[in-house]
Amino acid sequence: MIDKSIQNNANFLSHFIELPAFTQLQLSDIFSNYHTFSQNTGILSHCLLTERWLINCILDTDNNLLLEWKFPFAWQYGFKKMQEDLNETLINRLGLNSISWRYSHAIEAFNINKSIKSIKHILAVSSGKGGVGKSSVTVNLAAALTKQGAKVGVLDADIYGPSIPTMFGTEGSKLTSPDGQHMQPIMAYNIATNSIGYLSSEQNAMIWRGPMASKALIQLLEETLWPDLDYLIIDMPPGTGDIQITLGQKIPLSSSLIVTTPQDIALIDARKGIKMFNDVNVPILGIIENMSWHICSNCGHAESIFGVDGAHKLSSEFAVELLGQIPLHISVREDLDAGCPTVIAREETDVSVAFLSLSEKISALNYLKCKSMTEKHIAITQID
Ligand SMILES: Nc1ncnc2c1ncn2[C@@H]1O[C@H](COP(=O)(O)OP(=O)(O)OP(=O)(O)O)[C@@H](O)[C@H]1O
Repeated sequence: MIDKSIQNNANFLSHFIELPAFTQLQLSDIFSNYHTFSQNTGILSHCLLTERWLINCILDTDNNLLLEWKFPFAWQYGFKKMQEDLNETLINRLGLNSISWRYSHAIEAFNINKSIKSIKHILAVSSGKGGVGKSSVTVNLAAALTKQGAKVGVLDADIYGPSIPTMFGTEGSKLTSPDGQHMQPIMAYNIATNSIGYLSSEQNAMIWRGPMASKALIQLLEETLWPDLDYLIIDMPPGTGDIQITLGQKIPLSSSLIVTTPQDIALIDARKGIKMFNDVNVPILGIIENMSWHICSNCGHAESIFGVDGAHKLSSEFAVELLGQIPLHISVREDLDAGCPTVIAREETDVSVAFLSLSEKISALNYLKCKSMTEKHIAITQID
């Protein structure tokens, strides 16, 4: 049965490619039913053809098909998975000889801030409670987005314990200033970083409170000479106080991501964080559950030591997306202590795959959310 949306996709395809009608329908059917976010809504599958990310689709006389895509977000890893998942099905169902898959992206910016024009999207990583793995998620997510082909920066705004320099192996680096006013970021694994930890000792940072801390953090953001970045990820101070509210309101965030563990005590604080961001209209993209299960480094056995389904429940309670679940594994801690995120240090492991899937989902959903907010804003402005 070919439903109406598939028919629409096929009509769309027929505008710019010369393919037999049957082939067009088959293509539409396969892509429309491909649930890229399998355990969730499969939201991206609806857009694969309708959003015009497929820019070229050519069948030659020897039955070789070219599929050329251009995405407005970083999706190299998701694309590779889609290719692996669908290549054989397409060849068999369409009777093809071969398929050439071509990927490119041009990451779209929506909310350009005048003072930091070089940054397309600012993503804040927050947690209601300290110690849930916010900084560990930040650095591994940054590394994963870099692997998707994006240009990434990290701002360590965690005044209570700036750990990004240790995790990126840049501890002891000193910031330089070419003009006596701005700071040159410190590069680590092709990621531009700045941290309160490069500026002052941990003891000094700890005494910053309230307005003084928010002001210093905004200065750190605005006075760093960020290179052109697709994503700047901010490791926010943990908690749900004035500093977090001020930062959430003053920084032009594309999305905020809330890290929690499945433990009740962490979920209670994550709940507070979601409410706080909702109250002050900070856009929440979703929740990341860290330490979802423990993987034994000896036998590989997985055990849910902090409980199960916590983040799933939170996600349905607040209708926010569960963006991903990251296992608790000794390699995460060891690699960060050694200054090299697991995504870079051990590419093919379960932990790396979990972070790559997380980054793929974040980049796509961030794009879709920013686009829908921009469209709503334009519609409201037109009514006014
Ligand atoms: N998935 C994981 N597997 C193993 N160890 C982890 C994992 N996530 C975090 N850790 C370890 O837990 C400790 C706390 O993590 P991290 O510093 O990232 O938390 P945080 O939420 O940023 O803390 P704070 O709020 O104090 O800044 C670190 O030693 C880190 O290496």
